[in-house]
Amino acid sequence: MNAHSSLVEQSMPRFDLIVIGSGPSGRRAAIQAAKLGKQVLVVERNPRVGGVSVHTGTIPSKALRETVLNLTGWRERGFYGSAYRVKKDISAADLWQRGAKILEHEVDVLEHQFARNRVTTVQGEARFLSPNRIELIRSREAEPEHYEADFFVIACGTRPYRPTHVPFDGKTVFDSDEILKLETLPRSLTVVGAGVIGVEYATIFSALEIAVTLVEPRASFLDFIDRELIEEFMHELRDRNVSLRLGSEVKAVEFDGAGRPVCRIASGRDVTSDMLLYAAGRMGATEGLNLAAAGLETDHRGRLTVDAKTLQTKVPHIYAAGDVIGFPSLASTSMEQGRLAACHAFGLAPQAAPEHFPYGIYAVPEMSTVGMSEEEVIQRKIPYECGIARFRETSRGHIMGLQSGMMKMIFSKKTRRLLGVHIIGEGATELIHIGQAVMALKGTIDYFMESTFNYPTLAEAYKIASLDAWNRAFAPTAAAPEVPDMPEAIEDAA
Ligand SMILES: Cc1cc2nc3c(=O)[nH]c(=O)nc-3n(C[C@H](O)[C@H](O)[C@H](O)COP(=O)(O)OP(=O)(O)OC[C@H]3O[C@@H](n4cnc5c(N)ncnc54)[C@H](O)[C@@H]3O)c2cc1C
Ligand SMILES: NC(=O)c1ccc[n+]([C@@H]2O[C@H](COP(=O)([O-])OP(=O)(O)OC[C@H]3O[C@@H](n4cnc5c(N)ncnc54)[C@H](O)[C@@H]3O)[C@@H](O)[C@H]2O)c1
Repeated sequence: MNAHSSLVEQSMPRFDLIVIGSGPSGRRAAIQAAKLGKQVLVVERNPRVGGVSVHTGTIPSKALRETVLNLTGWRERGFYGSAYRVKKDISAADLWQRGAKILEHEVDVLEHQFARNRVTTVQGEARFLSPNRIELIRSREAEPEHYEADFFVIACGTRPYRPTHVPFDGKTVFDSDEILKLETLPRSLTVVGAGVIGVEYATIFSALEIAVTLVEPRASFLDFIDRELIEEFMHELRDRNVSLRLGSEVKAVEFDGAGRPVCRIASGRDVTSDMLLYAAGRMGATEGLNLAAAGLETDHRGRLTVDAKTLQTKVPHIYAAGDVIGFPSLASTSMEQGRLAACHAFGLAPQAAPEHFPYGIYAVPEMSTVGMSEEEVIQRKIPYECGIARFRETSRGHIMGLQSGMMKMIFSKKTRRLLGVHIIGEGATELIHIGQAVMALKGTIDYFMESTFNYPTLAEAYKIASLDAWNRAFAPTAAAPEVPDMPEAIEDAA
């Protein structure tokens, strides 16, 4: 080592933890470590913190959904008819206004959170030089800066999968990041890929009365959701003229003579539309990280493998969290992974992540699910019973003018425990947490029979669905008693 390099070594900033990426997992890891009194550096290549979640994913897509539902008057149409509108001519600019304000607020909250917790943030692209050292490139002109740390959390997230046979131009053929820059609204839209992103955007644009075709190569979609819920969902989509083309493999995307994208389907039944959104999954954003220098490699989709409990990669002081480690790839679960990684690194025994986490799909209508689906219960050979409630059976549903919406609950016949809750319709992503809490606390059908719920609420659906299950499987053979007598009746039946 020459004199110059030893000087550089001495002056090189060293942190307890360096986090690469400021999305949900990076942010939680950084704040958790800072709360433990550690010196933390967060490296983010974008000018503003927040990650995919704040800038191109969760928040903008949910802001768009809310804007569409509000401006179209969607939620009020049950009462005022399908012609009801809050704003008549909705432009692309109308759609992004609300999102821009929300984004500002979200970034502001994050920046403040980092500052308050004394987390150092720096803008630039991080790249490993060795297992304990990164290089930071702020711009092409700037000299690279070097930083060292005892621990690292790779929280670099993902980017859209963009195969070469798709002519992305950001004008008529978009990926799911670019769609947020849409300048005009199309009359027709093809969405390729019926994953969560495809389904959310397809139904949001369909609520704007854009003719949507959803193309999916597999014979089914959203396979992790209970099939009865998906059937209900498909029924609603058909009612709205969303064309669902399952089992349709996309061979190529080309332009016709008028410059409209044509989706060439293997079966020969092509789809032409004004615009096309390609949403066939995402890739780990690991290509620029020079992971080989850290002793790491990725799978074919750029993802890292970690120990599921500790979030450590095969290099023990380097952790990875969030979408870069794959399923479930949610902002919610990413945050928890970041926290667990930081706790493990600094010797704080973290509680294991709860067995059940909810999944919320913000389509129109929204869906949410926690625990086992009916298919899973059957596969595991658990004796079970289901209860169903329709939102239109609840007083709150009447007041809101709801014409659809359903909750399905699954109980073990042996232990009476709640095994799964599956909801489609207004408020599904909020309502699910009641089921999640009962499941986490190992609650049974009795909880729903004995507890008093606010009235009128959509949560009443929990009572109705439980009663439905109880009547089928748990009630004495005599006619089921009135609701207030139910607790004693349950005790007798047990
Ligand atoms: C359209 C869409 C809608 C979604 N909706 C939901 C939803 O409703 N609910 C939900 O729970 N989840 C949703 N998700 C998923 C959610 O956004 C992700 O799970 C979450 O953002 C993953 O967080 P992360 O910590 O992995 O980092 P990300 O949010 O992916 O951020 C990673 C950050 O790392 C930075 N980075 C990458 N490489 C480097 C580098 N070399 N140097 C410096 N910085 C780097 C990137 O610039 C980026 O800012 C959605 C995703 C998409 C795309
Ligand atoms: N509400 C939410 O929580 C939410 C919302 C959006 C995204 N996300 C997360 O973001 C991640 C990425 O979502 P996604 O929808 O891009 O990915 P995905 O992997 O969920 O779905 C991709 C879909 O594209 C299909 N597909 C794959 N290859 C194809 C091809 N060559 N041509 C056509 N279709 C093809 C797949 O069969 C699948 O249905 C998900 O893991 C999800 O968890 C979550």
